[in-house]
Amino acid sequence: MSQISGFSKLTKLEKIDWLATHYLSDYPRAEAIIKQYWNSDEALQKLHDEFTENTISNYYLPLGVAPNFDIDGKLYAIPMAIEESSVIAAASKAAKFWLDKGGFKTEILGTTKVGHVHFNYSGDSQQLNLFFESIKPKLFSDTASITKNMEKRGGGIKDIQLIDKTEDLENYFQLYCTFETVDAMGANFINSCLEQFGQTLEAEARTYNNFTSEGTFPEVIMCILSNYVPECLVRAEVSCPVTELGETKEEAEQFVRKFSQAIKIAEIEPYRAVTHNKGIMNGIDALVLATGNDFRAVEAGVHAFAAKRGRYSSLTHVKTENGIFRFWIEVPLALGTTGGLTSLHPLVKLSLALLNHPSAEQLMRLTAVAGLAQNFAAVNSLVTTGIQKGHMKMHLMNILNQFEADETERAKAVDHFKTHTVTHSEVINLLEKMRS
Ligand SMILES: CC(C)(COP(=O)([O-])OP(=O)([O-])OC[C@H]1O[C@@H](n2cnc3c(N)ncnc32)[C@H](O)[C@@H]1OP(=O)([O-])[O-])[C@@H](O)C(=O)NCCC(=O)NCCSC(=O)C[C@@](C)(O)CC(=O)[O-]
Ligand SMILES: NC(=O)C1=CN([C@@H]2O[C@H](COP(=O)(O)OP(=O)(O)OC[C@H]3O[C@@H](n4cnc5c(N)ncnc54)[C@H](O)[C@@H]3O)[C@@H](O)[C@H]2O)C=CC1
Repeated sequence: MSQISGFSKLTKLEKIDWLATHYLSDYPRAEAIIKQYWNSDEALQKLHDEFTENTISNYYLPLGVAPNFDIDGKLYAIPMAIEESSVIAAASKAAKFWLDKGGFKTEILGTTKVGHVHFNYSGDSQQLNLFFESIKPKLFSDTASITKNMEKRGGGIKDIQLIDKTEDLENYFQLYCTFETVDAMGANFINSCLEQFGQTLEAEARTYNNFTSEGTFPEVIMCILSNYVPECLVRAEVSCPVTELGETKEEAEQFVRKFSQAIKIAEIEPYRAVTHNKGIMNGIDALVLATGNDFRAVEAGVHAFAAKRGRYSSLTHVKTENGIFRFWIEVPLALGTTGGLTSLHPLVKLSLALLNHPSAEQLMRLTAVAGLAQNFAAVNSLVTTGIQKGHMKMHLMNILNQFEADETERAKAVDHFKTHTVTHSEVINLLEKMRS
């Protein structure tokens, strides 16, 4: 293992050569494997190389599709980039299930995004209030060149407030700023505005008489958007008469009872809520990735939202009233259909085309539905067959590939597991029997 200075300045081939020599010398065909994943189209490969830094190769994830989603009366085939077996099958099954029951209905509850100028100030807070009110118009006018085009689209800065946080942290204040970024996720737009606010705040403070005489000035610590966006919120729902949820009245009622209890458990038990929400994120992340959005931002914001009452809880909820079963999700999603990778990555462009070029709001709706559908499928399995039956059926190919099963062995295994439950050890036993 070696240190290196100037790695970033090496060419791609030099980087690979250095890694092969210093880290992968015992790894057979390391260089060949890295190159095997290069795209033969040089321009396309260069595009991918330039998405990030120190690129040596491409990392594939499968891109699949879950068809039959009726969302607000329109049919969608949802693109999903995900490596985990049974996720796309589960989403597809849930979509098909709700297709003849009215489909999914969605509602945008807000699109406001948030950012802060975090700063220190040790003087009189009344003075700071007066100062803030006096410079507020300048905070807007100094960002006019940044916000001009966004305002033409109907977006821009919504509000700026001064918040005193000194009860939580000595000398800590913030400018709490809200934004509308239309079809962009908005991180770069918001950060540009915030950095200008920070500069204006410090520059104006230097000439503000009351600070000059007291000798206390605000000191900007940092300017950054927040990925916690509880007011950029979307709701998705399915509903149907209870009687449609089983072959008989008893079966339907038992399903609703067990399903509802499973959701209530996730509402009050954080251990369960984390797994429950992981299942929801199976659907959300897969669509977020397929559409070139920032899944780290979405993940961080969603989990903070799930803990907003001080205890981590379920993102989905259920209610049965007057014989009608309702199941819904409310989830914060700051997504973009312009900017970022959305107009660069050919498969992202294709995924957006598949969804008929949605606006950011439309993509929020579709993504919430992907999460809700995924959760419905997982909890449906959990309270009926158990998760392993369906999941392991899909995972079978991975286990067979792991043990390098040939075509005949694969066909026999698929046939065998039509009537047996797949487990890792059962697959090994079967392969051993076939091979002995
Ligand atoms: C796996 C299924 C769907 C099987 O379910 P099944 O009833 O055996 O499926 P089926 O063969 O009867 O087919 C019914 C439909 O399911 C879909 N489907 C079925 N098979 C495929 C396939 N190969 N490829 C694509 N789609 C498939 C497809 O829509 C198909 O309709 P069709 O296309 O025939 O008209 C079901 O058991 C299920 O939904 N299981 C849940 C799986 C799941 O949630 N997986 C996520 C991984 S586990 C996890 O990470 C999260 C978790 C579970 O811990 C979260 C939590 O705890 O809440
Ligand atoms: N904490 C975080 O989440 C951070 C995320 N990022 C990254 O920032 C990127 C997203 O930033 P963005 O500002 O969204 O992307 P971006 O920098 O590519 O900007 C999008 C731009 O598109 C233009 N635009 C054209 N048509 C528009 C329309 N209809 N609506 C809105 N804008 C339109 C606007 O000028 C807008 O500023 C992502 O790649 C993300 O990973 C960057 C810093 C921090």
